[in-house]
Amino acid sequence: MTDRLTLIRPDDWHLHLRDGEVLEHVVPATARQMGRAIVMPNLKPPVTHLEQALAYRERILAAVPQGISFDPLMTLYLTDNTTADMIAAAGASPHVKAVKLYPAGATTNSDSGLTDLGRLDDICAALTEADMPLLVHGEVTDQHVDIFDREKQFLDEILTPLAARHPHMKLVVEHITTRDAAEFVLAHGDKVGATITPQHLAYNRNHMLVGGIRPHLFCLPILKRNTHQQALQDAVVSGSHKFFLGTDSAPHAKGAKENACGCAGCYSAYAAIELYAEIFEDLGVLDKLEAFASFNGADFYGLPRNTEQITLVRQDWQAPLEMPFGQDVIVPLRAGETLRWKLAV
Ligand SMILES: NC(=O)N[C@@H](CC(=O)O)C(=O)O
Ligand SMILES: [Zn+2]
Ligand SMILES: [Zn+2]
Repeated sequence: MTDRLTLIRPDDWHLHLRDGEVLEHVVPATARQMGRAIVMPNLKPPVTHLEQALAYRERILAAVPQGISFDPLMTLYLTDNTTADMIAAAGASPHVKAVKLYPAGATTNSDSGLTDLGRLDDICAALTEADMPLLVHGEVTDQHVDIFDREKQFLDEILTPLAARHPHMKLVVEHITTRDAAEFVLAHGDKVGATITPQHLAYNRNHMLVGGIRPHLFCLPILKRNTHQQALQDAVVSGSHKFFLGTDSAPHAKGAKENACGCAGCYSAYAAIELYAEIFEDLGVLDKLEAFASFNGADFYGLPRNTEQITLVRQDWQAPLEMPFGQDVIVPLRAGETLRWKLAV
């Protein structure tokens, strides 16, 4: 049995860091593990312009502990007012790497998202020109569509035709949750990839709902039935280079989660690589962790792979019950449970 695992430093290709005083708590958690992270733009107000993205990046860098090198890769939030010129300007910056599509109302802070998906073609043409990927929260928002069907319907109605019309655009289906999404990614060429979160690999909706409702497992897209979880596990077991690490670590204060109308999002950044290591080991594919965590995403984005290494050691430790989050506290994924791998410092 392996007791030490050395890998090239991983990257997180889907991360929420929020803003303001909480940065001092969430940025170090990621920076000590990851070389880079694709930072989501769903702040209030959203990050829609290059200048905002660069200013946000400076605030993040100010929270990186001394002696650690961490490169936040920024994204622009696509709104009804995004223009091809804004995308070209962002594409010319070394610090902005993608544009994020939130259908209006689909998830946390998505009110400013695109209402008219008909505008997407111009946007996609500009992205193709800039060789920047479109990152997608892939759920329809129609009130009459069941929450468990929203990802599949988005793939069928929006993404399949969009990918066909823009075959040269890079497209990342973020935080995939269904067999349909895994199949969609595999059915397309190398321009289409997907991020997979630890929670969607480790859990299905029974974990969230049987025996009591567990608000800290509530995220969007919502956990699906176990056959979908299995399909995501099969995707990583296959070793396909089209799937890569994206935690979707999305911190919300404890009170906002343990609430009559709780927020969506799981906080996993504090132990991201450890959580994935445990899952990959349980699936019998620890040898496939490094490509998933450290190679596939960089290759997809056309960025150099990291060269530093990190080491994980087999060591039981207890995940904290709560962690500081500005003036507040946050309950992390797996709070109070024993984790099996630990990042060596
Ligand atoms: N995943 C979530 O449940 N929440 C994310 C938003 C998102 O990634 O959809 C958040 O910002 O809180
Ligand atoms: Zn999302
Ligand atoms: Zn997210």
